[in-house]
Amino acid sequence: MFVTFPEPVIPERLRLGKSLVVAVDGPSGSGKSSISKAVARRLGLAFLDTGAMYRALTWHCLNGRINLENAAAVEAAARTVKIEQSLTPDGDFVRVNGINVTGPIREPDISKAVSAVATNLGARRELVRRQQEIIAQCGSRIVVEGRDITTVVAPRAEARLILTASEEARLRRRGLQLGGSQTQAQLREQVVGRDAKDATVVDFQRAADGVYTVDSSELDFEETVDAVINVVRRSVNEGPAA
Ligand SMILES: Nc1ncnc2c1ncn2[C@@H]1O[C@H](COP(=O)(O)OP(=O)(O)OP(=O)(O)O)[C@@H](O)[C@H]1O
Ligand SMILES: Nc1ccn([C@H]2C[C@H](O)[C@@H](COP(=O)(O)O)O2)c(=O)n1
Repeated sequence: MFVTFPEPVIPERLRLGKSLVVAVDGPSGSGKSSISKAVARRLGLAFLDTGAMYRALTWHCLNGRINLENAAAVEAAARTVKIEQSLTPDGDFVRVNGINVTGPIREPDISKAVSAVATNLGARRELVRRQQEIIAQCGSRIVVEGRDITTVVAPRAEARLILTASEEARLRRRGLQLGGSQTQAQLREQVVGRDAKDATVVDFQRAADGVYTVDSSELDFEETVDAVINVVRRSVNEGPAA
């Protein structure tokens, strides 16, 4: 993979071969996935969607009739399931034990069930372990997005930020993304309801010490990408947030 940093964003010490992990957390619908992909493209970095791993495990459990309330069974499934996914910002595939689940893991039934898996601490431990392995395999040159990346998965990342937006903006954007197929109540449950459940095990609403915040409520897509790139530049040049 060629790395072509737009000058003078990244200084010499972080050029080709040097670690550049960009950790992005935030609530549902804040733009983590789409913005992080665009940032990875601009910086020539790999890209990891960790939410897709929780979704893939959820699909696997439902497909195998594993009761999501059975914590030990879900944890065991996390340890044995084979999850393959694209690690570039331009690829988009997820396979579970060789089955293409790219589309199915985005369906509302998975969005509804995924918090039961994401709040299973044993399953989280295994997925975090895999995520750290992937980061290392990518030579620590990657944008990683999720809910616990800045705090648990990559607390020493060169750049760490929370990407957030108002509830109103997130609901509106998710509604547009799903092409108006969901009622307002369904959208609210998938965005706000899911965040409330997930927040019982990870804090992705508040920036931890040293973590920057980008609020995109009043920014369009490109302005948000620029704001995140600025945070990367600032982190690399000046260090963590004060
Ligand atoms: N600043 C922005 N202005 C307008 N639309 C945006 C902006 N940021 C993101 N979007 C759009 O909002 C929608 C939701 O973004 P995305 O799926 O990346 O959110 P997410 O945080 O990854 O959500 P989830 O965690 O639920 O998967 C997408 O259609 C994306 O293109
Ligand atoms: N690092 C992560 C990533 C995701 N989750 C949870 C939160 C969501 O309920 C679910 C799917 O994530 P999404 O695709 O909507 O970003 O997985 C988490 O707990 N930790």
